[in-house]
Amino acid sequence: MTQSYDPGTEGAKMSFDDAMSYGDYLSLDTILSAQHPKSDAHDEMLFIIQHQTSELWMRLMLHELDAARRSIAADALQPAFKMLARVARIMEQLNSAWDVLRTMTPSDYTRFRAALGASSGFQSWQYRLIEFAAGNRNAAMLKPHAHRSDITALLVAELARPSLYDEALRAAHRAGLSVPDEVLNRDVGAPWTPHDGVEAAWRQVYADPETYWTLYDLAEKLVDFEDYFRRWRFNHVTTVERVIGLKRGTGGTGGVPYLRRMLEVELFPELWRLRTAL
Ligand code: HEM
Ligand SMILES: N[C@@H](CC(=O)c1ccccc1NC=O)C(=O)O
Repeated sequence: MTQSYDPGTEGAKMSFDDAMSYGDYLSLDTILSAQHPKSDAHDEMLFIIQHQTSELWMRLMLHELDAARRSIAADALQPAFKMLARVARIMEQLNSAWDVLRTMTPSDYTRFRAALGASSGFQSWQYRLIEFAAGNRNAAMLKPHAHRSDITALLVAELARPSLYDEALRAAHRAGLSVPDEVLNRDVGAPWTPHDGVEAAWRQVYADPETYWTLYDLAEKLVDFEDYFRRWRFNHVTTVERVIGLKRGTGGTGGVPYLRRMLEVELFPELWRLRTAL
């Protein structure tokens, strides 16, 4: 029945000698020939594809975050909310992906870990760009990219732009909140330092959501973002402990202790602190 059925008889296009096909449009030859295991360990393919798919989702996140930030800067908050909602879904995707990687045991990983050399997710420039874009700015993280002037230029350009949080606070100021001048005029390339005046501004929003509904919505979108981000860090450190215990990382950090320290990073500290004071 289905074996002898030819969808071509109903009009399905079956010849692509002179037309763009699915594989052409998606550059599948490039993507599907980009897996180069360095060992004969069965699980190395899983490891490579897990990271490649994560990097693809990060590429989309950067695309959405960039557009969301531009919309916020132009006071077009509704389109920004739509993009930030998508970013949250992408992060859910990244968080769920750990379930696949968790099927790799320490015994499996040990078979190819040495082949990774000094390479590590620590050198993921897209991850660093996402952190910088959100507002977690640490110029020390530029160093592993010094050998790539093109990537260093991207990261340096990001540090010169106001972060997502900077733009949110500028928009909040334009909408009538009193955001301190020293925050509005800060050196945007520097790490964020928590400010009581910013907490007071957000507290005003949460104390009266009806009056500040759009800013309330914006603040909750940022909290969502950080919530998902924290879950990603937690899933990562837990998977790492499960797979390599307390061994040092290939990237040279202490491994789990370094990643635990990163769990303390706060992207939007005032949005969390105001909750205690409300
Ligand atoms: C078995 C799986 C994994 C292990 C054992 C592992 C291990 C580690 C370790 C030990 C570090 C600390 C840096 C170092 O010294 O190497 C690190 C950092 C990192 N890893 Fe992984 N990782 C794994 C999977 C992943 C996956 C799937 C991703 C997704 C892209 C990823 C992305 C990152 C990133 C972005 C960092 C830098 C984090 C930061 O600086 O805050 N890792 N990883
Ligand atoms: N840092 C890991 C190695 C590792 O996980 C890794 C190596 C190359 C490319 C991506 C990696 N993923 C996350 O760090 C380790 O110490 O085993």
